[in-house]
Amino acid sequence: MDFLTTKLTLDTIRQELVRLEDSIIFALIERAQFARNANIYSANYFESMGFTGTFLQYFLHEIESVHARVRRYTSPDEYPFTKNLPDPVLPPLQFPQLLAPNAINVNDQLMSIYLTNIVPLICTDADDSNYGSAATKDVDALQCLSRRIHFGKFVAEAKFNGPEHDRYVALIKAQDRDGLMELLTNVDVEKRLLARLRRKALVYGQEIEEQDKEVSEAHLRIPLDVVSNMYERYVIPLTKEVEVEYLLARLQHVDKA
Ligand SMILES: O=C(O)C(=O)C[C@]1(C(=O)O)C=C[C@@H](O)C=C1
Repeated sequence: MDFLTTKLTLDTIRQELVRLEDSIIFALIERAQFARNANIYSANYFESMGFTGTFLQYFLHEIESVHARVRRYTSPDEYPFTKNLPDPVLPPLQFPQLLAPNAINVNDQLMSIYLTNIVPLICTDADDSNYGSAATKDVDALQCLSRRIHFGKFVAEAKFNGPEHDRYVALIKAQDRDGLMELLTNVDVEKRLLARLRRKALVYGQEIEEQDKEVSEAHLRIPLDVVSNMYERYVIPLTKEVEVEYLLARLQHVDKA
């Protein structure tokens, strides 16, 4: 990953978070062209085909198995949703030691939020039989969101090594979750991000044929506020949760910065 070979500063990490906003918006627009297809999320609907769980779980596990074989999940910015994945067939890559060792993975929470609070807002509540296509778009959207949220680890590491280092060390030693949450929160950055997302959703969501007409919500491929609301309610809080968990777990490595 190119991103991981550049020197990571809070600025370069934030630039990557901004770039990921585009991928996330486009992934949701892609998913929105298909109906919700609730059957793909219904446990055992496809039992007769020889697997248990939902079609999405089955599909994700198959995809993640291939990706695991080409060592996707050995990269510190990639986290799988499913378990019991095969070992890589490629020899290990030497990634720079950017993060303290940790086992944080919030993909179960992300999956539940995505299915309950995101898909129903962007898809029509219908079944168009495009199960494979819908699940493919789900996987793309989930992977982008997961990468963005787990970037919280890099953000936290950069903050830990920044000007507030001593305050972070004290809060980590005290295992002060609320104090860490307060210290890492930057209200201005969050406000700017939400305003930018609203503008992006407006521009990226337009049908190009409609350009001559006045831009209005009626012409958008996903409802205007879905993306900024999703970030405000779920994406930013989960990213912050990852940051806090990462910092709390950094206790053993606090003197090795
Ligand atoms: O940019 C940061 O400082 C972050 O910690 C990332 C992030 C985000 O999720 O976008 C989270 C917490 C801050 O309050 C601002 C933004």
